[in-house]
Amino acid sequence: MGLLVDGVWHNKWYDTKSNQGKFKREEAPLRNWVTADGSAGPTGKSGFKAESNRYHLYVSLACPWAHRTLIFRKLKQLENHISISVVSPDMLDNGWSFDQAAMSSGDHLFNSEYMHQIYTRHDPNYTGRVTVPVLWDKKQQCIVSNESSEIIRMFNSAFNHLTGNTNDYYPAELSKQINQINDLVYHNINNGVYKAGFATTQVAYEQAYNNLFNALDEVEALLARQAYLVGDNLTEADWRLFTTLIRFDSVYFGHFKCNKKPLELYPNISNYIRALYQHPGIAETVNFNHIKRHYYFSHRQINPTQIVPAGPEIDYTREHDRTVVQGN
Ligand SMILES: N[C@@H](CCC(=O)N[C@@H](CS)C(=O)NCC(=O)O)C(=O)O
Repeated sequence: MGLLVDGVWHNKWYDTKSNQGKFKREEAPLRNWVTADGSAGPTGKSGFKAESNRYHLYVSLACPWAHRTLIFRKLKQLENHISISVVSPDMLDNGWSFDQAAMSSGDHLFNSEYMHQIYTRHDPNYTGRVTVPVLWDKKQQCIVSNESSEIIRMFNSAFNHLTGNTNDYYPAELSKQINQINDLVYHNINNGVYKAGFATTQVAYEQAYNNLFNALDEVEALLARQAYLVGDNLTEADWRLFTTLIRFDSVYFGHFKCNKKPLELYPNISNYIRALYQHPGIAETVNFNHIKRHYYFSHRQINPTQIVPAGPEIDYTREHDRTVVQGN
C-alpha cells in the first residue's frame, strides 16, 4: 500500500495521526466523463465519446467501489463494449498488482506488473494514491476517471445507443431522493466501515461504529416499508449499498470490528441483500475469495498473521421476500 509522488512509488500507509486517529478518504482526482457524443460531462474535459471497445476498466473484485462499476457493466450489457483487467486481491508494498500467480487476470492492455504503472502511463509525474476502479481510454491513452460513483453514471446512460439497453438506475424524477439516500449510505455505511476499521483511536472507532449502526437501523426501518431504498424500483442507490452489505458479514464484521450485529440478523436488510444478489447477472460479480483474501491478507497492521478466516457460511441463494422488479 502506498502512493505516487512525482511519478515515483512510495510505500506508505494512511496517515491518521494528523486527524485524531480518523481515516479520511481522499477525493478521486481524475474526473472526466464519457458521454454519448463526446461533449464534456459535469466535470473535466470533452473528447471521451462512448464507442465500442474504446474503454478499458481496471478493477479489483475485492473492492466495493470497483464492484459498483462491474455491476453496472453487467446490468447495462456493456461486457462486449468495455473490456476489463482484474488486479490481484493482495495489495502489499507495491500496491495493486497484476500478479497472475495471485489471482490477477494480468494487465490485458500493457502487461504491466503494478497498477501504479497505469497511473504513470497516464501522467509520468503523477502524484496521489493509486486506486481502483480506473476507466482507461485506449484511443487517447489516458485515464478518463478514477471515481466509481461517476463511472456508474456514465455506464447508466452514455452507451445506450450502442447497447439498446435503456434501463435507468438514476431517473431524473428520482435523482433528489437517490442523492439523499446516497449521502446517508456513503458517509455512514460505504465509507463508515472503513472509518471504523482504519481508526487508530478508540474514540474515532466508536464514533464510526455508532454512526454505522444508526444508519443501518434507518435502512432496516426503510426496508420494512418498501422493497428497495427508493420505493419499488431498483436504483443506483441500491447497487451502491449492496457492494458494502455483501462484504459485511464476511469481512467488516470481524476485520473492521463492525460487530454489533451481523446483517443476517436484520430481517429486512438480509432479505434485501439476497434479492440483489439473486438479480440476474449479479452473483457472478461477487467473488468471496478475492474479497476475504484482500482485506485479511493485505491489511497487515490490522491482521499481522494474515490468516484468512474460513467462514462464515452464508447462503445468499436462499429465498427472499422482496418483490421481483420487471424491466430493470
Ligand atoms: N473514490 C474512489 C475510491 C476508490 C478506492 O479507494 N479504492 C480502494 C480499493 S477498495 C483503493 O484502491 N485503495 C488504494 C489506496 O487507497 O491506496 C471511488 O469510489 O472510485
